[in-house]
Amino acid sequence: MTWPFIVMVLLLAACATASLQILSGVRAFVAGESLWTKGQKDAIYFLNQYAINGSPQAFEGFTRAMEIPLGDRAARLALQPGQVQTDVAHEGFLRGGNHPDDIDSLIWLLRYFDDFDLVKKPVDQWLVGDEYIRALRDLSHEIHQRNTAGTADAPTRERWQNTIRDINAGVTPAARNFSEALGESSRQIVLLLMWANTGMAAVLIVLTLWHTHGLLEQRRRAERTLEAEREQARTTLTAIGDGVVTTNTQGQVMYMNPAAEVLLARPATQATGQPLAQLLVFDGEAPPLSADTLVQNILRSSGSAPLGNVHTTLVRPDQTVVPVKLVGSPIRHRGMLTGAVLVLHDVTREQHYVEQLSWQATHDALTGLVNRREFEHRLEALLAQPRPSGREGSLLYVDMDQFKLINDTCGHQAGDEMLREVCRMLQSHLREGDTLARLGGDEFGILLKDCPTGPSARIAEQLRQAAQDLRFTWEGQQFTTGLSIGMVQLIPALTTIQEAMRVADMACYRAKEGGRNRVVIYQPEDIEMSRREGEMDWVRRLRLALEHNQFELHAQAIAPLQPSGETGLHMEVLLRLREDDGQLIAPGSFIPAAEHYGMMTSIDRWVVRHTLEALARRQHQPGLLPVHTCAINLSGTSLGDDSLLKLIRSALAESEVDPHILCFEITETSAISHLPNAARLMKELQQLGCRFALDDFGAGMSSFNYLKHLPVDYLKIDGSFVKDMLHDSASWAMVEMIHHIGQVMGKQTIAEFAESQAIVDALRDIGVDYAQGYALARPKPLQDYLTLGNPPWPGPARSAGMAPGQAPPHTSARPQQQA
Ligand SMILES: Nc1nc2c(ncn2[C@@H]2O[C@H](COP(=O)(O)OP(=O)(O)OP(=O)(O)O)[C@@H](O)[C@H]2O)c(=O)[nH]1
Repeated sequence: MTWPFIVMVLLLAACATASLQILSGVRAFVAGESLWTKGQKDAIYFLNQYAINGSPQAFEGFTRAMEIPLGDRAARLALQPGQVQTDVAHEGFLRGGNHPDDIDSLIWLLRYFDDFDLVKKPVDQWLVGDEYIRALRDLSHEIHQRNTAGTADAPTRERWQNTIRDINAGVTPAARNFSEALGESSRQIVLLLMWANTGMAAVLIVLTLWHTHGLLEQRRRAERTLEAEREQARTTLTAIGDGVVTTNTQGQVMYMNPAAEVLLARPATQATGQPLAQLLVFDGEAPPLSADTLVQNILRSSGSAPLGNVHTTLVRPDQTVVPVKLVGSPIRHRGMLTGAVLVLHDVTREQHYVEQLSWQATHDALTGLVNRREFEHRLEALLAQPRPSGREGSLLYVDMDQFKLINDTCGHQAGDEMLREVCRMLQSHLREGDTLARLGGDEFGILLKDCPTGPSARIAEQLRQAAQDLRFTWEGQQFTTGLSIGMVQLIPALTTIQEAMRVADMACYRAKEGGRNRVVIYQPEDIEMSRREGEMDWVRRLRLALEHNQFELHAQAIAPLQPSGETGLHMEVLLRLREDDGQLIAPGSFIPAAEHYGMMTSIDRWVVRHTLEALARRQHQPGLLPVHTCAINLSGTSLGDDSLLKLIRSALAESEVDPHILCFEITETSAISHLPNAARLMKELQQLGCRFALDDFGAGMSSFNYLKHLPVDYLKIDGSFVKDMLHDSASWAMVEMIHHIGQVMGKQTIAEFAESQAIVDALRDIGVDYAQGYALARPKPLQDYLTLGNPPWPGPARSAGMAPGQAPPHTSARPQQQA
């Protein structure tokens, strides 16, 4: 900014210095001319005296006077272009009586401006004068010779005086011309320099104004940009939904955006300058969280690393509370700490989602009853309680008879209404503390607490009777129903939910078999027997299968739904048991027994080992579709098995399979019931590069909060929601909400049971990242997948009539909200 001004001042100074130098030269020239004129006059006077009387004093005066014009002449001759001798010129001017300080300016002027008209003119006049001086000098030689020889007579002296008079008559106008020319030149030079300086000053003023204008324009532009940026920041801060509060280093509020005003229920004008601690009051923190410590922590946080996410609850001045997530960052200006910024995100909606999700995960949307999972959860709690004999509870497995009939004759809506009516009836006959759940379809489960066999049987009979008496009317048509009830007393011999449910189901089945509309009570002897029959047989078969490698690995592809750029095969490894007769058994049949008899770790190890062997075999084979993700299921008991970790490590090292392709799937419930072990195993395996997926997510949502502690990469949305999502608005909402929660927590979502293209389209529109199901790829032997050259799922086409990029089918595919 300043250098142009410096240059201008320097130019002005240079101009002034040059002017002064020239003026100094001119002044010296004028002084020299004056001396020259005086010398010339003195010389004429003394020579005339000498010519008259031959006095030596007169000759001496003449010689002295002549020194001045002769010295000046010698100096001028020494400055002739092409033969400059400055020391000779200096010496000449000294002889000419010039002041030593003036000589340099004089030399400079005559040397460099000799071609300049204003210098040339007086110099020409000087040359004329010098001719007379030369004549005077020649005459002085003659006079001196004759005077010394004593041969000068009167006529000679008369002639000399006449000659001197003639010279004087010639030199006087020459000297006047010299003086006038010099005077004229000096005046013109002064005028010229004045104009030059004025011109220069004018140019510099124009340049200064121009440059200043440029600077002002630049400043205005910077101000405009700054204002635009400020406006942009202000608009952004006004538009964003999160509250933003900035404080100074003392924790006093400096700024609040409109969202923060709403969140804290205070206008910014009132809050500005107030200590933050007066505005941010937190509820129920242990140890108490204070705004002051929060600000101090933020100010202490290193670099610009934000502090957070702190989940807390704000108490507003009107005592209403709002759950928030806090993120804080220090504000630095040129390295100096100037304050802190706090971003407050209102998590009411997320919490509401979670609550809704939890409710929906544990309840049946149609009837409002608890669902199968919650029922099993409560059953598990009941089984875990020590029960004194005679005060055991009972489990009733209830199935409506001929329910299909009403669906078929009057449609699903009528069926739904009848289901609701039966529920109301069942509920009205139960005691407080008993549990009624809808297990699915037209099946219900009932838990009767502290209810021995006799009373339980009586209640079951009452229910059956009440159902039989129920008259359901739909559009003028009347329907009746009955209940087939299987009852089992929850005696200590029953240890697992699976066992209890199975025997109750069997009792219900027997009721159906026995002609429907009846109660069948399962006897303890039956329980023992069935268990032995069922499970012991499985244990034997599983042992044999492990010994003889009768398990088979199948797989099912998981297709990306969004354009993520992910290539390669993403699949889940599935376990099957090949029976002696060639029949293929799905894991649902043998896993309960394997879990009960502690065989799951062996089975998991078998799966891990054989999967890695299969992956290793196909490595480096050209032309095959690379494996991006290979998901392997791990059971709850394996989560605490240190030897499994060792096995995975050594199998990975042996097979040289890239650990990054492995993704272990653990079910939400097993992860939560083995939380510390699960978290530890996950950490260890993640350090190797493996990923994790939480299977059947949404099924046990009561434990949603645990998700925060489980560092999983994928959430697999429970298939029961996906399967029904097109017909059941609650299932649709669950899928949507689980995906939303996944997004919020930075996890990708996989939907299981994508059984139709319409479901796939709906999942894609919701934004779900991956889907797995018959509509995309069926389970096949693992080997078949590993030899694929191309992805097994069809292209990204939508269902008929819908082009990619077309509006999402929410309005058509999304089921209507049920009451
Ligand atoms: N309206 C309605 N029907 C359902 C729902 N869930 C399942 N169903 C139907 O309920 C029926 C249950 O069938 P079943 O229990 O096998 O047959 P059922 O007619 O009761 O015969 P039995 O049990 O042998 O007496 C099926 O037709 C299902 O489609 C539902 O939420 N609403």
